[in-house]
Amino acid sequence: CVLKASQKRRPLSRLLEQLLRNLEKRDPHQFFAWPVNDNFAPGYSTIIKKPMDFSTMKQKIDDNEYKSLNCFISDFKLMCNNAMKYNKPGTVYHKAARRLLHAGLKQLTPQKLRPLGDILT
Ligand SMILES: COc1ccc(C(=O)NC2CCC2)cc1-c1cc(C(C)=O)n2cccnc12
Repeated sequence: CVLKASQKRRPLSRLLEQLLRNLEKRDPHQFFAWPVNDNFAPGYSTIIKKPMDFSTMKQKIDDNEYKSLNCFISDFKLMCNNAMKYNKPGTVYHKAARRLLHAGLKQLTPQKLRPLGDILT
C-alpha cells in the first residue's frame, strides 16, 4: 500500500507535530506563534540570548532537529521562560507565558504520553 506523505514522516516527527498543535491551542492570542520583534519589544534581542517560538519549533521538527521528546520540551520551556524573563510580572505576556507553561507541561506528563507507546523509547 502507498503511504500518504504524512505517514512517511518519522514517528517522532509526527508525535511532535501533534504535541505542537495541542500546545499552540493554549496560545489563542498567538503571542508565541512567531519570533518576538525588537520593534515591539525594546531590547529584546539583548536580554533574551536564545529566542524561541512555535514557528521555529515547527521548522526544527521539519528539519528533524529534535532527536528526542526532551529536546522538544526544553524548547517549549525556553520559549515560556524567555517571556517570563523579558516581560514584568502582571503584564499580559508574562501571565500568558505562565499559563501556557503550566497547561503545556500538563499535556507532556509521562501519564499523558505513555499511551503513545514505545515511540518515546
Ligand atoms: C509574536 O509576538 C507577538 C505577536 C503579537 C502581539 C500582539 O498582538 N500584541 C497585542 C496585545 C497588545 C498588543 C504580541 C507579541 C509579543 C509576544 C511577546 C513575548 C512572547 O514576549 N511580546 C513581548 C513584548 C511585546 N509584544 C510581544
